[in-house]
Amino acid sequence: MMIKKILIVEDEFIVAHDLQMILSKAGYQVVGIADSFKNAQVMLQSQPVDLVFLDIYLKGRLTGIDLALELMKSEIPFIYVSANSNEKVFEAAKSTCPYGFIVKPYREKDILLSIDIANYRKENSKNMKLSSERFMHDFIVDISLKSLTWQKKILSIAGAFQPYIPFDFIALSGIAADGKRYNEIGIIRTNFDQYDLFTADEFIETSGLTRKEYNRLNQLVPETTADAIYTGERFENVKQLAPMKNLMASTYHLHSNLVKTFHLENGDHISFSFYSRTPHLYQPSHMELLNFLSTTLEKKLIHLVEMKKADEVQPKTTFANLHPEKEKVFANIIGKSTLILNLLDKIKIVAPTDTSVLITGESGTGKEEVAKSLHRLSGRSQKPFIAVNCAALPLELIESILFGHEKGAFTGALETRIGKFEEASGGTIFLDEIGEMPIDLQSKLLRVLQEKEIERIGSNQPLAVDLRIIAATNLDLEKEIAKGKFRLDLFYRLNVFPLHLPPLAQRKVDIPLLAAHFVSKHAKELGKPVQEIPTNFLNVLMQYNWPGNIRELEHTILRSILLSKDGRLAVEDLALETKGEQTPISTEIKSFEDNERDHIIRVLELCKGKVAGSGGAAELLGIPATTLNSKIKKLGITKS
Ligand SMILES: Nc1ncnc2c1ncn2[C@@H]1O[C@H](COP(=O)(O)OP(=O)(O)OP(=O)(O)O)[C@@H](O)[C@H]1O
Repeated sequence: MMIKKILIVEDEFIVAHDLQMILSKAGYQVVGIADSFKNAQVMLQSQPVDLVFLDIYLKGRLTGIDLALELMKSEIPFIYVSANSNEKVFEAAKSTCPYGFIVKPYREKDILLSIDIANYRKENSKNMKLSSERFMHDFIVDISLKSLTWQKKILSIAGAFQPYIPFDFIALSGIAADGKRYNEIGIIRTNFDQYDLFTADEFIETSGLTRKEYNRLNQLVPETTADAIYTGERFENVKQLAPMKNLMASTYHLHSNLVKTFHLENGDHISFSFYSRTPHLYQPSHMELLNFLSTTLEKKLIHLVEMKKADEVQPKTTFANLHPEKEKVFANIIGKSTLILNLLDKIKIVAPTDTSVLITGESGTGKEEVAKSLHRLSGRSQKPFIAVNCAALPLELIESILFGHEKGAFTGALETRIGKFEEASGGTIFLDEIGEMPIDLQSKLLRVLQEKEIERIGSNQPLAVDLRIIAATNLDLEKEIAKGKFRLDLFYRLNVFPLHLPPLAQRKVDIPLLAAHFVSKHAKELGKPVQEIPTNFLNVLMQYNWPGNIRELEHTILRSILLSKDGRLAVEDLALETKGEQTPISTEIKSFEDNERDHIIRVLELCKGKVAGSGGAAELLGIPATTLNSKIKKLGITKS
């Protein structure tokens, strides 16, 4: 549905009326002007609103950002219209995912353009919602037909939910028709598409409780099973009421929770309690997806319950690689740091849609690899993937290379040439270094995005093209806009689904995996077998700052293999300046638990998985092997 009814929330009378005039003249219906959070709330309750123009500073204590949080919950799109504010306020506003941001003084066309973009984004999120519903429905039906154990089935379903309803932990509980409670089950994420399933007994061991204490807590007040979302203060409150929730939250450092109960035909009730370490994560859209799937899930869960009843043996703890075929799609993206897993989840969501994606990140962080994965996971995978580096093309040729030209269009155009856009027809075009695209070409690119048509140079015949555009940049485009080098409208159009690649220095936990990957890749290619990566070699790699990111790591390893003698990698060949260099303080904010997990994994990797005994990880860490084992279990570390 297109945007029609607009609410203006603005405390400056003149600005509000100016906005109202612009909108009314363009045919939109302004349903009201509110000058405070409270007034806006009243107006929002009394009528449907498709879009809100929102000032940040309003009358009263509460700001536009507070209202934005409410609008997010009700899924009403909003665009900030604000004077240049300080960076902190700007960052807070950005975190509320606005549909646009207009800085005062604005021009009429900025306002109208922002509505066009909002329409596009609205349409896009509707398509995304439909595709997630379709995918999850088909997945649940498919998995129920496969001959797998109930544990594998439930883990597969949980894994499939991850991109749409992100979670770090799921507690599954059930009450049978006769009032008897099922044995609880927990599911925890340990890697991309890798989850551990454990029983109450195993949870008791991890949490350090006795069985008696656990039963007492469980009896006291059962886990709240009414459908609900608990974030922020609500989560803190419910933890006081439900001791089980409190225990889970403290054991796994969880900060938000969504509960959905399914009512089976046989009278049983099964609750899925999704938990996340990210505060304020769960939104009504997550619940909507579960509501949409409830009929399908209720039918399929009956079979799972029956399978489980027939097999009351202890479930096996780990199921790795639930979807090996999907793993293959990401085989080019090595890493299992939280930052990378979150990125892969996002790729999985956006890949099957036709949405344009803007990939940002420093040079050599893997932007092109991400673009290739997006293509491979899309319906266009059998069609071309054309990569164009906008910075590498000569200025005078860039237009003709992209759009093609007719014979005789300019001196030297001896014959008709099709451009990259036509070449990519049916598939994906990857525009690398988009920030370097000349400004006059940017408007032509906007036309490709909006109208899906191009014109060859020398022709005035528009040609329809069916392609997906993925762009990447290592520049800060917002700064380029301020300098007048990048078009704001193109930025908003491209930035519908941003993906950010962290620099390698922020995910050093991935270095051992990446190093192993590049050693095996290049040793084979060069025909120079390498026996192992020595610990001191890995240590130097871990200490270095990696300004050139993964590309630099790959080249460093390649050079070391070339210089290696008798299959031995030597620190001396690394030639990396780590002396006196401080390991940079990672800007990735990690929980204590994540840090502990990363540290243990690193030590285990150094000890080749050996836990106890001389040279084992426990010795290196200076703790008893039993303590380390229980930490490994608690933190969900698996051998892989
Ligand atoms: N996560 C990863 N796992 C394995 N290899 C990777 C990963 N990320 C990047 N690489 C490799 O590192 C090199 C650089 O990656 P890529 O070209 O995708 O970076 P980029 O961000 O597009 O760089 P630029 O901005 O300079 O174009 C490539 O050889 C790529 O295969």
